[in-house]
Amino acid sequence: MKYGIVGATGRVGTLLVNIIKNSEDTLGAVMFTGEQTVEFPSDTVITNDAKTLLENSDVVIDFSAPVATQKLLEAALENPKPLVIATTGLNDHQKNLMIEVSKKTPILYATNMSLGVAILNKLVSMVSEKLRDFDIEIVEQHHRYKVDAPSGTALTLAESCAKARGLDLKEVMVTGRSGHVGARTKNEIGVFAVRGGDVVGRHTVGFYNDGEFLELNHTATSRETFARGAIKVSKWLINQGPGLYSIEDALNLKD
Ligand SMILES: NC(=O)C1=CN([C@@H]2O[C@H](COP(=O)(O)OP(=O)(O)OC[C@H]3O[C@@H](n4cnc5c(N)ncnc54)[C@H](OP(=O)(O)O)[C@@H]3O)[C@@H](O)[C@H]2O)C=CC1
Ligand SMILES: O=C(O)C1=N[C@H](C(=O)O)C[C@H](O)C1
Repeated sequence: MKYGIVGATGRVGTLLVNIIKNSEDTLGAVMFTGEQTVEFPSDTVITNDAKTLLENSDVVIDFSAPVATQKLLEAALENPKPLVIATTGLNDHQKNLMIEVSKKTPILYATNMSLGVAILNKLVSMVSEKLRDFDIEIVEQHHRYKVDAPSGTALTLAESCAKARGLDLKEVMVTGRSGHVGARTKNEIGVFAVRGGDVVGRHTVGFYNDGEFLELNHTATSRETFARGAIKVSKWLINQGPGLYSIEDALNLKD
């Protein structure tokens, strides 16, 4: 299979390139805008143009930035190819574009490519529904270089918690508290970001009540987890028809 990688010089992209270089698959094309800091096989097409990337790939994996994801999606409207999108911090326009493109080609969008977080997401949904009276607070921790907050994973986890209680996340999410904010309201879902050092990714979803609390935590200790997860789901995705898929679909975790 011929891979296209958007963000091939990034923290995760570099790992993807190395995994593909050491596999039976081929690196068809890579896309980034800045300096080339990674060595690519001599026959890999190096470009900052999404159309060229798509033309030289059987499947594209995207770990980049929202603006690059948007360029990829715009080009995919005319040149549809299976897309695995891992970039976080997408706005509503970019998410809608993804839905549009998924009518022409299979797209898998996951804010976290690890199996552990896919399971955590199912667990928090179940706990949120069963422990309805418990206050939910989510804390995510990431390295000092992360540019979006809260993390895509934290937002996905918060969405699952809200959905399980029939709540609209936009109405109940609280991302900061400072000053005389008053007592916590019943339906609030707190989502807080910590940034520092080289933390790969840590998410804790806490359910707090009088007399007891339950905290569910996932810690990623290596970015290879995300890179290998993306390769795994891409092999599943290329055999699917057009549609927008989740990591639960690819890992067969749906009830
Ligand atoms: N879903 C998941 O499991 C995971 C998702 N992520 C997400 O993936 C994304 C990338 O993370 P990370 O690797 O740490 O980030 P980096 O900043 O290390 O890498 C970003 C990459 O994207 C490229 N890029 C940035 N802007 C553009 C552009 N306009 N056009 C083309 N390429 C561009 C950069 O190259 P250049 O600057 O040269 O253009 C670089 O290669 C983030 O959104 C992060 O949250 C990260 C880990 C796991
Ligand atoms: O930027 C990162 O590093 C990560 N981003 C993803 C997110 O925003 O949830 C996934 C992972 O936690 C690492």
